Amino acid sequence: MTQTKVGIIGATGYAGEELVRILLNHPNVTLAAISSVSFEGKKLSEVYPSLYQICDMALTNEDTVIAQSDVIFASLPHGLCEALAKKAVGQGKKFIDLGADFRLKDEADYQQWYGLEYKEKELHTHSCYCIPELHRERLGKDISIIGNPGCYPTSIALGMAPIAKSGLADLNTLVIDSKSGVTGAGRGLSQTTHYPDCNEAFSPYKTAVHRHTPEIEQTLSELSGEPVRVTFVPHLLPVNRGIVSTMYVTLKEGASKETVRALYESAYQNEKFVRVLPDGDTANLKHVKFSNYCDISLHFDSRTNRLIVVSTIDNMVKGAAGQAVQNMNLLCGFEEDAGLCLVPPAF
Ligand SMILES: NC(=O)C1=CN([C@@H]2O[C@H](COP(=O)(O)OP(=O)(O)OC[C@H]3O[C@@H](n4cnc5c(N)ncnc54)[C@H](OP(=O)(O)O)[C@@H]3O)[C@@H](O)[C@H]2O)C=CC1
Ligand SMILES: CC(=O)N[C@@H](CCC(=O)OP(=O)(O)O)C(=O)O
Repeated sequence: MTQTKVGIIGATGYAGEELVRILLNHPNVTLAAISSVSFEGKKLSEVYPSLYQICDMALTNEDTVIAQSDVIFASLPHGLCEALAKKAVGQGKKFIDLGADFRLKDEADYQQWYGLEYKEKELHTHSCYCIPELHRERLGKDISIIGNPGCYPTSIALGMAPIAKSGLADLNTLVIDSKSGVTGAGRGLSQTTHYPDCNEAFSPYKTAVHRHTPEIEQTLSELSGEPVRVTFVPHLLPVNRGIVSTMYVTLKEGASKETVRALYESAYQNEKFVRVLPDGDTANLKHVKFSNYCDISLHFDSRTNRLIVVSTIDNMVKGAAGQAVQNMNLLCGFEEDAGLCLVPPAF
């Protein structure tokens, strides 16, 4: 079988390196080229010694990655991907952006939350925001660019989708309390991710002003068919990987514990990567680390008539590189789980 050539722009970042880890074991693809600005000419294994004798490929530049690959993953800071996607699509390639440049439908949201504009508006008509379990039918033949979802929004959308679609909860009462491991902040050094600052510390940040808010609201509004506004509070958790999102929403009349559980079980019964846990269990980030799974547990506060959903993912896998590979699999017609059968270690 012919192998599809894939390349990574920004392979030296955390999400880029995670893509390498997954793509090296993918049955349908060959890693053709990887790039970096700061480390161009060096081997990737010099930047990440865990890859010594596994991926000693030299880092090249963006244009070489585009020229040598059929599918290009870009894992870069926001604002750089429209220009790269234009070049890639112009050469007949497919482009998957792990950042936010193709996530938001409404340019006004991108302007407000990212302070940037869409310079290549036409490109957005060939792009698609895709959480595979919710949007895979969007990936028609006209789609050549994927806006890979953000890490927090992935955990939240999967955790809320069945109840949001059902109309059995008042989504405008939704409060989302999320915690992310420190790899979520990327490889660059900062005061908040400096070891003495984040170790043994725990605190919210960007309370109710995080840039993932419009992405979360976009998905929940589409699912429910009405405008949704949520309160979203992320926290920095002093672990390397993992996201726990705990979501609190008021149920409407007629939404019993049994009805809601049935909704979730039915929505995800054929979804390999979403596990609805049995009644009484609680989702834990330890059980999804290094894997593409999203675990969901359901809890009911009968005194306040609130549903509490806990959703956990590995921010680097289902929250970034794993979901990007799942999207490539759909775009290229591979088995959806190809390269993604990663069993989470028990400890
Ligand atoms: N970390 C996570 O959990 C998640 C990350 N993402 C997204 O993935 C993308 C990458 O994030 P992450 O890996 O965490 O970030 P990192 O900071 O770890 O890596 C950033 C990468 O971008 C490259 N880069 C930085 N500035 C430029 C520039 N001006 N031009 C070209 N390349 C540049 C760096 O390469 P070099 O310095 O070698 O040139 C590096 O490879 C972001 O869009 C992020 O939003 C999405 C979901 C989750
Ligand atoms: C812990 C931490 O800092 N997390 C990052 C979000 C993760 C991410 O990379 O999101 P994007 O893909 O939208 O950039 C943050 O809060 O900015």
